[in-house]
Amino acid sequence: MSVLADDFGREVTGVRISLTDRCNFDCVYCHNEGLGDTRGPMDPQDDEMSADDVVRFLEVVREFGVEKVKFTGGEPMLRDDLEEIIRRTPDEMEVSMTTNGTFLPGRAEGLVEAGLSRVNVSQDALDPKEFAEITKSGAYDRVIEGVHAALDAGLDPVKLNMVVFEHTAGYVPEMVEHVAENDGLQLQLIQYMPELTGKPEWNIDIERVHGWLEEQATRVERREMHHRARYWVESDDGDGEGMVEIVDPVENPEFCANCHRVRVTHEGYLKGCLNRNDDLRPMGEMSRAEIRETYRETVANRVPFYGEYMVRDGNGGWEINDEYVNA
Ligand SMILES: Nc1nc2c(ncn2[C@@H]2O[C@H](COP(=O)(O)OP(=O)(O)OP(=O)(O)O)[C@@H](O)[C@H]2O)c(=O)[nH]1
Ligand SMILES: C[S@@+](CC[C@H](N)C(=O)[O-])C[C@H]1O[C@@H](n2cnc3c(N)ncnc32)[C@H](O)[C@@H]1O
Ligand code: SF4
Ligand code: SF4
Repeated sequence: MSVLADDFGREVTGVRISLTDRCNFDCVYCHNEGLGDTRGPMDPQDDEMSADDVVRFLEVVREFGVEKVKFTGGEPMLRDDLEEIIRRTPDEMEVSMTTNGTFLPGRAEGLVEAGLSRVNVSQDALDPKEFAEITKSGAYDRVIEGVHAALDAGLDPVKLNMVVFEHTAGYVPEMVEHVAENDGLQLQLIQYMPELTGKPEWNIDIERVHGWLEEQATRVERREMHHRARYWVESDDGDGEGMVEIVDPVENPEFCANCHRVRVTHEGYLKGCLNRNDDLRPMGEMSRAEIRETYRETVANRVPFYGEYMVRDGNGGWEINDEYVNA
């Protein structure tokens, strides 16, 4: 079977699976992958997809040429069967995970053995006090240990995720220097998404961060995925270099036009877009044939979230819809 594409020409080559909505942190900005408040780690978990459900889904999408899977949550490492899920993921797929890092010490090596290729660890600050205020947790030292455990286990790169909003914007330069000085680390600056948190006043203008990085960078590239900008920045002493990527989806039609992933909620609903909950399709306990059909429907119904701002340019590309620019 060939790779499926939606009506906007976007082929689906990746899936992003939330394995749980439980979490041991309570970050002040958390969007929980578009599903609202997180539950505590000890709350009931009988609505989560089983390992069998996750693996069956992955085997089906692999038939459609899906190459990559990202495991996320909630905190995906609260799943005791995470290693099993990764081990049973089809061999041809690249497996990555986004985690708060707390549980990496003691488990990072096992995850690599199971087949994990990459990890993103959320680290919004280098200062334990600030970190505790943002995450509502005192586990800063544990997260740093987790980052080291990931590097020691051979995960490469280890990306540090930092949400840029009112509480963190001032710390961007020191985080950039931190990854420039330390081999194996990269920085992913994530634009704060106010739609899902109800705190628009925390927003900052991400263009200012782009502008500052352009001045610092020796090299700038665009990644294929979402056309995200990547800046290479030297350390202050000139001995090191770090890569800084900006994830800026908010009101960004170019980002949506280059979106090649579908998502799966922890209960096993397929959805075409992080920001949309009006196209949820259950597929958790379905047969392979039913999952194939559900996947086809989800892809066929995908719409760029900021797509109303876009029109075809007549050459197979996209341009901003004047109607909206002038509105
Ligand atoms: N709106 C929107 N936000 C996204 C999308 N992809 C990533 N993000 C945001 O970026 C955050 C971090 O994503 P990660 O899971 O760490 O990273 P990733 O996007 O998979 O990127 P890589 O690991 O670098 O391949 C997500 O939780 C979202 O806030 C997307 O397709 N749409
Ligand atoms: C929802 S978390 C799930 C994985 C894991 N618990 C973690 O924190 O890395 C995935 C990513 O989303 C980011 N994130 C959460 N809420 C956000 C928001 N309102 N705006 C932008 N990014 C957000 C987090 O910083 C994290 O890097
Ligand atoms: S660690 Fe991740 S899932 Fe948990 S509250 Fe923070 S951002 Fe949300
Ligand atoms: S369509 Fe846009 S907002 Fe939705 S998941 Fe893709 S990039 Fe994100």
